[in-house]
Amino acid sequence: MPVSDQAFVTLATNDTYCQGALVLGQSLRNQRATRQLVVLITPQVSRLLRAILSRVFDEVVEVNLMDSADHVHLAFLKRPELGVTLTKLHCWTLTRYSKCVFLDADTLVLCNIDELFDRSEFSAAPDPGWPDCFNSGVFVFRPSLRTHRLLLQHAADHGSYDGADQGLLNSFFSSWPTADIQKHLPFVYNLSSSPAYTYSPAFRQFGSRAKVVHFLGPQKPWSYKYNPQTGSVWEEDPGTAPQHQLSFLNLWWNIYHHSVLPLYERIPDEPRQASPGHTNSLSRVEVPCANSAPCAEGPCANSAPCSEGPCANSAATAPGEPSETPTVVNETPLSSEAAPSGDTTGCPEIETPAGLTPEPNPPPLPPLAGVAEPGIASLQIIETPADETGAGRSEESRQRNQEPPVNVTRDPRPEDVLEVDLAMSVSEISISEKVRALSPEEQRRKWEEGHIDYMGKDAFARIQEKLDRFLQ
Ligand SMILES: O=c1ccn([C@@H]2O[C@H](COP(=O)(O)OP(=O)(O)O[C@H]3O[C@H](CO)[C@@H](O)[C@H](O)[C@H]3O)[C@@H](O)[C@H]2O)c(=O)[nH]1
Ligand SMILES: [Mn+2]
Repeated sequence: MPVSDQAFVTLATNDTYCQGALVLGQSLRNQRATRQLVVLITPQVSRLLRAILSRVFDEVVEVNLMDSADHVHLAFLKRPELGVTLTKLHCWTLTRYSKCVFLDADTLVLCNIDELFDRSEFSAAPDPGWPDCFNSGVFVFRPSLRTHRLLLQHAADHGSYDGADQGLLNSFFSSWPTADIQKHLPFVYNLSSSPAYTYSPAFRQFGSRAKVVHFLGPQKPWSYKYNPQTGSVWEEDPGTAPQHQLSFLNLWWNIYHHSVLPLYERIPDEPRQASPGHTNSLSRVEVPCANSAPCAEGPCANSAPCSEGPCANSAATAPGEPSETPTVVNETPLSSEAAPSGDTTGCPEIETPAGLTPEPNPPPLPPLAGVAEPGIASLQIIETPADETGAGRSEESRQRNQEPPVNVTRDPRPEDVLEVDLAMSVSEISISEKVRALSPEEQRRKWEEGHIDYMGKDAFARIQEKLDRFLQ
């Protein structure tokens, strides 16, 4: 029975992560998830991707981009782009749901995981790199504006020891390691596919029970190229990646190829027009025949989205709480023809060949000397309001923060256009991201629309410079 007051929630702050969100959403549909599917997006997401997301998700909710701009801690994590993951905290504002399960956009659901809703806040699985911390890619939470406020307060008071959401959430829910074993999700609900962390004998023993695979780390499934004829990703150094990792990557691409790409075909022309500041281009020869590629091992991950309609977006803000609820930007009833149907039963039997060799000994711990010690610092969260589409921060919020924004994100600067390029041929599909500077014409239009880049090219100092040059 569908449950309308509970939801699976994910986040995508740009068109690239949207590709992951689409595969995740489709994988939940394939596994007959009985809860609502919600994706949080930020203004940077193009109109085309919003339209496509609304074919898979019940709700596409626009929220403000939050960025820690905490480059010291992020440098320590070696992932400068992850400051934007603080946007995840907005999931607590989804108060029309009584309970939710958050899943990173780089996760893939292999089995029905509705039983996670029997758990309570805050439940998560251990992080493979430091199991006394939880990994924040999969967690059970209860939306509450109060918790949301406390989390932001915690960030402002104590900072995040990794500059991103996982450090913040671990220090906020600090009793997780010891208080209640019920709040420890089994590792199979957040199985890292990264070879760097794999305990191979355990993988061989338990890998077939995987329920959610998480492509954590800098290399994502969409960073690979895929051969639709063989149904497998192109390996840079063939034979080096562990077989189980390839199986998961192939499964991701199989869903992308069979269930996500066809959605691009059915979008009317209008959303294909560039949204403010952002476009999505399809440079393609022809979509390879959806039925020509052999199915990846495990269930052929193609089935029609559930037919239940979009979520009733009716729950009111809790009494006395500020109405900082996000905006629902797109709700289109799901189309039952969105994808071909397929087997949805059971978890896949992921290959765990007996011949797996143990991982080599890990390298010694890196010396800490010379690295800025993160310590405890307060965090100034830079928030880009959702109503300032593509325009960066408002003058008011800039003054409030009293420091220039630091461009530590992978998101484009306000004057840039982010393009996701889907290149397709019979034997290769690839997803690439490129940032293109706006043409003078586009820049003028943005200026006229009031999207002024006060901190960048339109800053007073830059204009002064131009004037000086002109007057010389
Ligand atoms: O530019 C970005 C970057 C991230 N995300 C979202 O944030 C999530 C986390 O980022 P990801 O690249 O998946 O991080 P991980 O490689 O999984 O790294 C770890 O560290 C992150 C920062 O603490 C945590 O958010 C993750 O859950 C944790 O697994 C993504 O899945 C997306 O949902 C975006 O929408 N846009
Ligand atoms: Mn992740």
